[in-house]
Amino acid sequence: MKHVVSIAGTDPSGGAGAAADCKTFCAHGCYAMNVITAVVSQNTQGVRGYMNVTPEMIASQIDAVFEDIEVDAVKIGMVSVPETIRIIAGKLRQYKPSFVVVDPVMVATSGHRLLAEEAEQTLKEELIPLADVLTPNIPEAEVLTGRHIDDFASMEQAAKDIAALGAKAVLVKGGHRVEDATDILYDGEGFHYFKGRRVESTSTHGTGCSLSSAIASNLANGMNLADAVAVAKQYVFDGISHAEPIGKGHGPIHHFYSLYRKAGM
Ligand SMILES: Nc1ncnc2c1ncn2[C@@H]1O[C@H](COP(=O)(O)OP(=O)(O)OP(=O)(O)O)[C@@H](O)[C@H]1O
Ligand SMILES: Cc1ncc(COP(=O)(O)O)c(N)n1
Repeated sequence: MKHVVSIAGTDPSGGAGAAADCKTFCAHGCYAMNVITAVVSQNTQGVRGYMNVTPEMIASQIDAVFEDIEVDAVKIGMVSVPETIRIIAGKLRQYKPSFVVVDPVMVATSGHRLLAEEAEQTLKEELIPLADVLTPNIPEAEVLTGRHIDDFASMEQAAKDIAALGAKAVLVKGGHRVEDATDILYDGEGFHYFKGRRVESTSTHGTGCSLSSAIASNLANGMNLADAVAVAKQYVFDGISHAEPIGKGHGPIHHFYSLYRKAGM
């Protein structure tokens, strides 16, 4: 069993952040671990507030994991402020995990900012260069590049520009496209298209968290990057398509659809 750790914020309603990451790791047969960066009060309807964990406490949690357990892959989500980013980047440089997947979470589906504006530059300088894969959605890719993105050509250009910041590969996600849900990967050499039909659904809370965690799990399990993304995208598609109606707002995906189906549940 491979060991995967998420470094992210919480979601007490279970759809996004650390909870989504853990469920996704488990659904992929991985041993799931959590380092918490921020305690977030949120549910399917929105974010009510959050409290950042101190850099010392984040460092201590990372040490507690790495000093005890072999880590096969790391997924990074909400990192809220410059101090949080700096401490995580320092620990990644110290422990050098095999795979680092960074989801540059900036704004929740509900519109609340989860990354302070003054942290955007630190993210670019400190964390993006350490990413084996960075997974921005279209609004995040726009912030990182300063470019407007409205078609495949501008998604490709953004992926290339972000790779120039130091990420080994960049997946610009198309969940915010109107026409379809095509994601585009730039792996430093060329582009891979992951075509996807758009499902009309409100069960999209935590799709980005789940996709990046599925990619981290697939990489830990030995897949190459293109396969890891393709299989992860299908996992999220199935999760949206078979979601339980949970909550009054944007509900979570079904993280265990395929396992439950196999078990006849
Ligand atoms: N309605 C949808 N139908 C099909 N696929 C979708 C839909 N919404 C998102 N996806 C897929 O889910 C994955 C996450 O994409 P998205 O652009 O929604 O990320 P995100 O905005 O970071 O997610 P989050 O909701 O966690 O913030 C991508 O593979 C995307 O193509
Ligand atoms: C702790 C945390 N991390 C990430 C998200 C983004 O997910 P979404 O955009 O689906 O709300 C979130 N809401 N909470």
